[in-house]
Amino acid sequence: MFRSLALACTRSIQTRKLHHNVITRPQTIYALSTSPGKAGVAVVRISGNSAKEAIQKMTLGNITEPRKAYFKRIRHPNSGLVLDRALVLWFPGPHSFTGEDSVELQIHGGNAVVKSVLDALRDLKDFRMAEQGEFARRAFDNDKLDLTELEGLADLLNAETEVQRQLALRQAEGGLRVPYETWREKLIKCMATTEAVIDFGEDENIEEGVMDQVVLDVTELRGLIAEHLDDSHVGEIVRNGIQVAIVGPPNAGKSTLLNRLAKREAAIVSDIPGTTRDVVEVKLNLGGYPVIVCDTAGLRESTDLIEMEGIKRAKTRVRSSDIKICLLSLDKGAIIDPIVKEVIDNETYVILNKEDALKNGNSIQDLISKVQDETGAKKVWTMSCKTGQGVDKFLNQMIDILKAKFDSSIGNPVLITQARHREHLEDCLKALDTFLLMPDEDIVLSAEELRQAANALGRITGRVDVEDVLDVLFGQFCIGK
Ligand SMILES: Nc1nc2c(ncn2[C@@H]2O[C@H](COP(=O)(O)OP(=O)(O)OP(=O)(O)O)[C@@H](O)[C@H]2O)c(=O)[nH]1
Ligand SMILES: [K+]
Ligand SMILES: [Mg+2]
Repeated sequence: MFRSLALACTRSIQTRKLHHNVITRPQTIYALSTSPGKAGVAVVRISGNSAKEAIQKMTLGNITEPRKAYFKRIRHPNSGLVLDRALVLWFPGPHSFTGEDSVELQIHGGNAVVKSVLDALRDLKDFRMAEQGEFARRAFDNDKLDLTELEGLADLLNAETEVQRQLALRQAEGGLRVPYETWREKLIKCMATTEAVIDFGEDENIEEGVMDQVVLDVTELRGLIAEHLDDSHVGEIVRNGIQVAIVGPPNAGKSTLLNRLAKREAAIVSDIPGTTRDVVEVKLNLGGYPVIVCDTAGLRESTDLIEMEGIKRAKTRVRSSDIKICLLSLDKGAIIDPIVKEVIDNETYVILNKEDALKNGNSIQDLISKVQDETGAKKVWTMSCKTGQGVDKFLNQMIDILKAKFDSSIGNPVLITQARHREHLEDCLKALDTFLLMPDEDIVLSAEELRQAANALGRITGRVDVEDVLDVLFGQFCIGK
């Protein structure tokens, strides 16, 4: 009775495996897993059926216990020439990263040593250098990791800040796989019950009210997924970097501020208004948060075609940014032109720059109050980008703002980190909603909606149709991972 369901599920998994076997031969692969270049230690990984045999040849049969570090002479498998002395670890499959028999060599990290060991491995029958991400790919094909865990692993290798590291590690450890698989299993059970009612509906073997239970389960699941989707995109924002846009009138000192934050001359600064045209981005690590600060063209009415394009880009960038900072100049009395006012709201933070050039007679406190009244800004800082005065205070308070904005959500153990996840979850939700609206007599169509919903979840974890995602993903790994 569950034939159609079972077939649908196994077919997609088989397609995946078949496709994979055609493109890569079942060989033993090896690679330098640490960065190339002189180092204290270099790690060479070997994975595949011949891994154990090869390492026995290269150590004269001395490796007997799995997962134990042996300090051995490494020899060329044919000539017997000693290449290095190394730590050798043997991981018999399936208890290895790839799920295959694997060996790890911790050799001396000299260029000639590494080359001699890699050359020796190349001389072995059925051995070849691994392709980019091939160890990870084998781990996926052997069901050691699902797609979300692989993505987590790729993110972990790319993580540049503490918060990104935490997020990636959680995902690599199954933070998303576990709930998504639990939800998918629940849906498959609901589907099985529905199929049973379709096949044996008239039969007295089917209890009364089983479909009521299915509706209850689906309703509960729908609630969980809707709640999960209602996350203000925090995981995606942190994974990709928090976009902070600096806007304001020309010559306010936006590019000067960007350069000060970047600690380099990232953008051109001049006393000519309208200097910046393109959006200039700088990546920062603010208290563990990945931040992408963008400097933009000064906003003013202009007839210069290139400047107009720059202003258009500035406005677009401000609209899509997560945090907006409006920079005004105190030497101009912190005037806010209509064109600037247009892009700011009460979520925008304000910096009053050029405190060093404040005209005598102007009270800073009065100017702050004026700006606060005009913009409704939550926070107004004063600083001098030229002397650096006030910049550290601003940065420290910015970290507090980031913490307040993201910390509680980051603590959520199940966080969507990619648009891909969101898309499939939305598809799943849509199918569940359609299911819940269907009249009882449309039970065959109802079963189909459940199948669509389960498949949508399966696409996130990689159980269904994911070849295209895999190709992109493995491109992010280096050789040796
Ligand atoms: N006195 C003083 N001058 C500053 C300060 N910050 C920037 N300037 C000067 O103001 C002028 C304009 O600075 P920019 O950083 O190019 O200004 P901008 O806002 O990027 O200008 P556009 O790109 O034209 O929109 C330059 O001559 C800077 O040296 C400051 O804190 N005090
Ligand atoms: K300028
Ligand atoms: Mg500029």
